Amino acid sequence: MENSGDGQQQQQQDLAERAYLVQVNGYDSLATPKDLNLPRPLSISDFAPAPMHGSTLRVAYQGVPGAYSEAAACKAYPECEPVPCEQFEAAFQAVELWLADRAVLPVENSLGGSIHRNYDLLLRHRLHIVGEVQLPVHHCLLAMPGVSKADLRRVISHPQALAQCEHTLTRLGLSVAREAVDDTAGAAQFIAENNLRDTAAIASNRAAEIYGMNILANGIQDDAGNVTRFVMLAREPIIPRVDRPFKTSIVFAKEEATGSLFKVLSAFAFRDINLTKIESRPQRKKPLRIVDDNNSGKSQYFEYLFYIDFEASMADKRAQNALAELQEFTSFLRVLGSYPMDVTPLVGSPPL
Ligand SMILES: O=C(O)C(=O)C[C@]1(C(=O)O)C=C[C@@H](O)C=C1
Repeated sequence: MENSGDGQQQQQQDLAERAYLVQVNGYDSLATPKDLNLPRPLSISDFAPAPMHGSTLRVAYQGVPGAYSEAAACKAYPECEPVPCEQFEAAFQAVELWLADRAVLPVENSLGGSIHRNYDLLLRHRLHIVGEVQLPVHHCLLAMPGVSKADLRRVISHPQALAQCEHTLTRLGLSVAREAVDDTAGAAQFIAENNLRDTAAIASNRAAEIYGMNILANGIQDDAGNVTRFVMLAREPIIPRVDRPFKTSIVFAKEEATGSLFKVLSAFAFRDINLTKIESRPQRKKPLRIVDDNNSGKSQYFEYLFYIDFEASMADKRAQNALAELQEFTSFLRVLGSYPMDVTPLVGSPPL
């Protein structure tokens, strides 16, 4: 390809054009933009959805190596380069600023329910959901080598992990202080770096390997089938398809009229579209509504945003019609993404 006649002709033409540009700019020798230290002009490939960094997809996640979010990134994109970030906000920004191609975000857990803060983040940013991953989460109790359960005065971890192991910790006789930190693997790293001999971390067995810690107890989540669902985010939406199971996530504010939520839900029910999730969050900008009440003066209501996941692709006519109908009963509606469902069986997945 490189030495084809067409290629050579193109190269000569490029050189001639560059020589011309150099002349009109007042330079007397043939120079390339690199020689002149000029900024490289943007080309169409700079706007390609991904990947930006050679052929490796860079996936931003919150935490340090060994975090479950890193495992979720690798499950979704086995060849990716995971990019650790201090906060979720930083993971979003890494994608927005083209430092990463995707971000991975935990949104719900089979024991703890929805991760509300992350729903709020989805709305605050303009990224699109392009995939989902369900990850079996198998927690371990990690401590420095030589430390036993009797030495422990404190257990630290991500708040979700602490909540997922609450009863098991008590059953293990660990009625010690529990402290929340940014991520599970970060807890292990902190203990290892400071050689803390009275503190244990709840984290993955991969974190134990990375930070040279012992596993005092394995599988300490309160439910053996503990699963966290993550969504993958990108700058551009993917093109929805109908040849495989798709899910669509939306967020809306309903009209104030009586029965509008019922009407929204029936737009899906009448078209046989299954809803897999509905979540409400108070609207930050106008949390309260004050209305006249004929009987007792004024009443106050919270105002909500509703998040819905439904089992249909935006390429499916039924979904398009349902959303067209929804616009009648909503004051705000945004499609967060239409993406392939994670249908991989969870049973038998290796512990993380
Ligand atoms: O701290 C981590 O390792 C994470 O990836 C975060 C997180 C979460 O936010 O839910 C992910 C999976 C588990 O549910 C526990 C913690």
